[in-house]
Amino acid sequence: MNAPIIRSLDALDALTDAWRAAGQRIGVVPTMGALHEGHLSLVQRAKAECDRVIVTLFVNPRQFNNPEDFARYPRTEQADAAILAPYGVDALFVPTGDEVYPPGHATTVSVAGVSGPLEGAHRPGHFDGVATVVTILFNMTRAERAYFGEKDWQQLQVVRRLVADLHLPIRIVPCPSVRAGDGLALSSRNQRLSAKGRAQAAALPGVLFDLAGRLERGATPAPALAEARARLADLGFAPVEYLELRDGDTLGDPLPGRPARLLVAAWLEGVRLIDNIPVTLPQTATRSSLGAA
Ligand SMILES: Nc1ncnc2c1ncn2[C@@H]1O[C@H](COP(=O)(O)OP(=O)(O)OP(=O)(O)O)[C@@H](O)[C@H]1O
Ligand SMILES: CC(C)(CO)[C@@H](O)C(=O)[O-]
Ligand code: BAL
Repeated sequence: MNAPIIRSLDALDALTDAWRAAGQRIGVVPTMGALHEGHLSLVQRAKAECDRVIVTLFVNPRQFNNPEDFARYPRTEQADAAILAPYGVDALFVPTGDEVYPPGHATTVSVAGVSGPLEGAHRPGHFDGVATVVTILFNMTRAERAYFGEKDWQQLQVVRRLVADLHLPIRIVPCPSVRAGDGLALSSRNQRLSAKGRAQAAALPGVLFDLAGRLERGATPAPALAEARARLADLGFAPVEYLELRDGDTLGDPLPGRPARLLVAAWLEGVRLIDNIPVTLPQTATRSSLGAA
């Protein structure tokens, strides 16, 4: 059965007030729509852990640094409602822009540090937009748990920092990246690739997994990363915005003995693809060997 589509906060409050009065745990899955199996994995996890699940669908203008990207972002509300039908979602919250940002809205939530590099450097203002809308959506839904995909690794770390720093009463649940059979992480923006581009795109996770293997076997990060960037360029990715080895939590320099992450953003056919995977660095890695990463 299709979940009820709720567009106003008043209507959402009427539902959630009743759920809370009945002592039910509410989970929220924030999305921008154009739903695929990646989103559905978050929904399934939320259903397994919560009594009530709200999926939010809002293409947040404040997190788009590029107006063309905002204009071209897929908007497929009817298809999204249909794809969710078998999953027993309790509400599909599709607020209007004015509902989220009422006239006169003047507040921005900004998370320092972890928002700075990588996505933050290449999409100025992006994480302020994400942190602001996520805070608003948490407050609107008053959910106890929120589900986020590891595909957007830096976003996940920004949201964790935000929740910890503001003592927000919500638990962030990270969910593993869902990949297509050829390894490409599912993403709404993938729909914009041609069939040829879509086939080429699988090289991105290929290079990432290869590189992780080399680093885990003791390759020195700086030259291995440079080589992998050049390989991506040879494979037709242009530009390769970043391919970096970072600390998994802070996104700062990788440190010996701490979980590290490889993160990439690269363009193909005018589509910006991102991905990331964990790397277990050898015990012998030193700060100076990693510092050059
Ligand atoms: N392949 C995936 N596996 C797991 N979670 C995912 C995947 N793709 C998206 N998500 C998660 O779904 C949530 C909503 O993401 P969003 O609506 O931006 O979809 P998207 O596919 O990431 O789109 P985009 O093209 O903007 O990257 C986020 O928490 C995101 O990390
Ligand atoms: C978390 C989110 C829904 C906020 O707009 C968005 O950044 C996304 O879809 O990952
Ligand atoms: N998937 C993260 C949201 C964005 O790219 O704007």
